[in-house]
Amino acid sequence: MRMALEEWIGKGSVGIIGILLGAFLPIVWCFCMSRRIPKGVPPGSLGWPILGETLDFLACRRTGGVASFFQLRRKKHGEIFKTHIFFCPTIVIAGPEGQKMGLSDGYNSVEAGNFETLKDLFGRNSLFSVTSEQHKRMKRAILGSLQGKALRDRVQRVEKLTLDALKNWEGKEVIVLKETSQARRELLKVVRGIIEQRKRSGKYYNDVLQSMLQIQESSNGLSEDEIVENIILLMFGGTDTTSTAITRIIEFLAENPDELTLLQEEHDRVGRNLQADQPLTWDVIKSMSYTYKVISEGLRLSRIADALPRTAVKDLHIQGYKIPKGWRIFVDKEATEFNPQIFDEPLRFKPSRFENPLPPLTFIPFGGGPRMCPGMELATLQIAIFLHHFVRKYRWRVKENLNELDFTRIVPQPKNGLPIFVELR
Ligand code: HEM
Repeated sequence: MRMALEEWIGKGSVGIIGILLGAFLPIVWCFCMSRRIPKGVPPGSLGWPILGETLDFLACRRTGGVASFFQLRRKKHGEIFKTHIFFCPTIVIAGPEGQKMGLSDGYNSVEAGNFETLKDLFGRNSLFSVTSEQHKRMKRAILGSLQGKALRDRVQRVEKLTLDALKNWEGKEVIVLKETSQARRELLKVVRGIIEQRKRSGKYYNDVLQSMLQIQESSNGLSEDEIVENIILLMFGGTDTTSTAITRIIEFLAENPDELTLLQEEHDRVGRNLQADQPLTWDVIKSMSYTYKVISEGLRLSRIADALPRTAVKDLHIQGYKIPKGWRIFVDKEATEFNPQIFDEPLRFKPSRFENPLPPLTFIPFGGGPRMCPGMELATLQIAIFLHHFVRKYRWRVKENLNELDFTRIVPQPKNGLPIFVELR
């Protein structure tokens, strides 16, 4: 047979055809496997062979972000639909039921989103990349120093850093986003120095690094790599998110003077009850009820994380549809947080909407379930302390607000960084 073939097309060509088939068949096989659509999956399109709808998805990052890609398909197919992005069949789910299924059932139904490039970026030994028991153990170590007493003990340090940063804003034009990110970067340099110094001195400190180092010493400990990669992840996770939230809240307050007045009244009241230069305490911060509504509404409108990725670890079912094991899931958070039936006039900055409790699982700015943001309390505390000093002492004018977000970044941010001019009030 081979002889006959060689005679028919020439000797060398058979080898070349063999190589081509060898290279091509696995691709065809992968393609066929990825296109085998199991029965009962939601409507939607898997797009082009191999690429799926990845190019459309990437193109949307230049315009309206992930949310605009989802919006278009939601209009066509409904709240739950299938697509194919980054070489993986994907189901997009939304609404309280979707958020419950995608986020809250421990590690039994869903796991992390499984993006290889992001794992490389954040570190394969970091909380972002690890799963189930390893994730649980690491998260416990990290949460121990970002919540509760450990956080309460750090209120004054956060306040001092905020006041030092704000001193540099007086009488100047500042690009809010740059300044808020810069403050965090300065903090990172300090942290790096602390690691070195701590290793040498052996002294005890009440912070994340210490709790990680302690867990490292215990039998169930974190390895050196895990500690380093998690510190980097926390730095990354806490930088653009908090600075973007503060920047956007300043923008929303500038556009809504009535809301700003209400916020200033609250902080003037709080300030009158404190002696001059008396530091804020945990209880005082927790009493700033309007501030927390402003923060919630700011986070809702900021769109810091429009969609949360997960992977189905078993076949799942939602609203009569099947999500097959191994398929990726995107919890479309934006669809719920901008749903006019849940948030009337969803594009308006309206902190008062948080006066009454919302239906469960309709507002999850920090995600949910085992992968919920461990920096939630720290971030809220930082923003509250910042707002207290900022709105109480200063007035500001936004120089030019293009109101446009740069969706090419992991956290969408104002394109111009929000330049403002700051003066004493
Ligand atoms: C306004 C500020 C912040 C917002 C809106 C925010 C939001 C989020 C969201 C939505 C997630 C994904 C949750 C999920 O998939 O269910 C997340 C995860 C995470 N965030 Fe934040 N975050 C903020 C601040 C911070 C800070 C200050 C830190 C660190 C100190 C931090 C560290 C992390 C880490 C490490 C994860 C991954 C958690 C895991 O995989 O278990 N974040 N954040």
